[in-house]
Amino acid sequence: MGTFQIEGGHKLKGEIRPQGAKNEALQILCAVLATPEEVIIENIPDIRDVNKLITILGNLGVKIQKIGKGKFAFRADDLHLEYLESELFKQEGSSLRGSIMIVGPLLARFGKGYIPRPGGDKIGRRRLDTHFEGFIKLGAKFRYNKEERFYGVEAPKGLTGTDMLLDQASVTGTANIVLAAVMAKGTTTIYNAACEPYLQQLCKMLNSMGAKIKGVGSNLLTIEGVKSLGGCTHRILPDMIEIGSWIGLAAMTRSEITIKDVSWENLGLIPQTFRKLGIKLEKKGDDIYIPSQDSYEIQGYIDGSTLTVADAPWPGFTPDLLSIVLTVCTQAKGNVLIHQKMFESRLFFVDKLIDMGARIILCDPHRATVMGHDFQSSLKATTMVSPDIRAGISLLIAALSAKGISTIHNIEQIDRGYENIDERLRSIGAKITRLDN
Ligand SMILES: CC(=O)N[C@H]1[C@@H](OP(=O)(O)OP(=O)(O)OC[C@H]2O[C@@H](n3ccc(=O)[nH]c3=O)[C@H](O)[C@@H]2O)O[C@H](CO)[C@@H](O)[C@@H]1O
Ligand SMILES: C=C(OP(=O)(O)O)C(=O)O
Repeated sequence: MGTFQIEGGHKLKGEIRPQGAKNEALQILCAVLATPEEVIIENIPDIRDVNKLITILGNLGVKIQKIGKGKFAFRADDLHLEYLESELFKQEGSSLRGSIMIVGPLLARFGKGYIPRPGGDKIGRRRLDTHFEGFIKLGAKFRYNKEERFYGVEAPKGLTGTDMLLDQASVTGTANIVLAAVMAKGTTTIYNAACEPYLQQLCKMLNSMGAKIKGVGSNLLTIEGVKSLGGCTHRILPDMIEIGSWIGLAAMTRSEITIKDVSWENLGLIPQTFRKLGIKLEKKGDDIYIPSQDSYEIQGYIDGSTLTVADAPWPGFTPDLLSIVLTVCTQAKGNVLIHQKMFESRLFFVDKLIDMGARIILCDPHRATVMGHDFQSSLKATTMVSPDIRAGISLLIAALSAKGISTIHNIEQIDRGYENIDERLRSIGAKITRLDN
């Protein structure tokens, strides 16, 4: 288990550039399997989950060439499909969530796709029904080995387009079904499709490879199947969750920070939600400038009632920023209700914030009320273990704001999604050390 030691209570200052988006990268990397031609991807973040998926692609026979920082060429023209039934794949595939999306393109191109129950954060039940119901609708046969928790789909005669209404707007589920449907015979419509920027980017990439997807950015996708796809060059957007994390960091440490090249038009409700907490954000070109603020006051509703911040499928507020919003509210002026609707176990980390002196009442596994200190009392340094990626970064932000030296164990969770985070934070003045275990 890796560990960070953090000396909190210092103001930070400077510029920080977001990495490429983790969740987009995972979709885009799976899409290289959709063509035997060369695909060049730029702005790939150097993070644990993405590197694990690149290893899986390599073991599957994809030819991979590093061209420069974050820029790789992939060619999936001679795959070793037998790897999919190996013990090695069972280990590697189950270690991250994003690997599930290799099934769609493999099913479309080779008539079969297998996957061990994927990993990712332990933040509650994370079912895969939406993915497999979609594949079955396209004509695939499904099998599940309960003992080994191994999923498979096969369609030796190919896939046929159809109309489907997803039971939920699943992000990776929609990506997986799109990746299969682009090469199905005839037309597929997917209603209640997820439409996060990650998916919009995937659809744009597939269209540049020759796919025919309409409705990109909406929850109704119409896909006219094509026989095959060609190569392309694709650039991954900046990571909106990292951008939200840096906004939270600036507010909690009362720092003046500029977040460079954020792609404002792809941030949805994120700036607006932080502004509701009283945090000042200025749009300067494509940067976000956050001035040093000694206090930020949560805005109530027009009728004076308490603000609720809740997650929802895009264009609603992303669940991946709720832990950070909650943490930032511990030093705000005023009260807020945080409602994490999607995941069942993502709020339990608040115990650590309570230990540090935050005023939080966990109402139930989905809801927490936070009564901010308005910096009248600072959080106290402590020792903690990072339970998941976003709780991990939230605790790191809390530690940077707290008085004294904190220790965070299990930082592999943070490294899953944040590139070289200690060095980048040090470059804006943070006192953070990575301890080798
Ligand atoms: C690798 C990747 O891209 N991971 C993201 C992806 O995970 P992933 O694609 O696994 O998440 P899903 O969108 O499938 O669902 C996430 C959770 O939300 C629930 N749910 C989903 C949709 C809905 O309309 N109602 C609802 O309650 C699901 O039951 C599930 O518990 O999307 C999640 C939701 O944005 C993000 O937290 C993850 O970071
Ligand atoms: C939940 C997340 O990731 P994953 O789906 O990879 O577990 C996340 O990025 O916040």
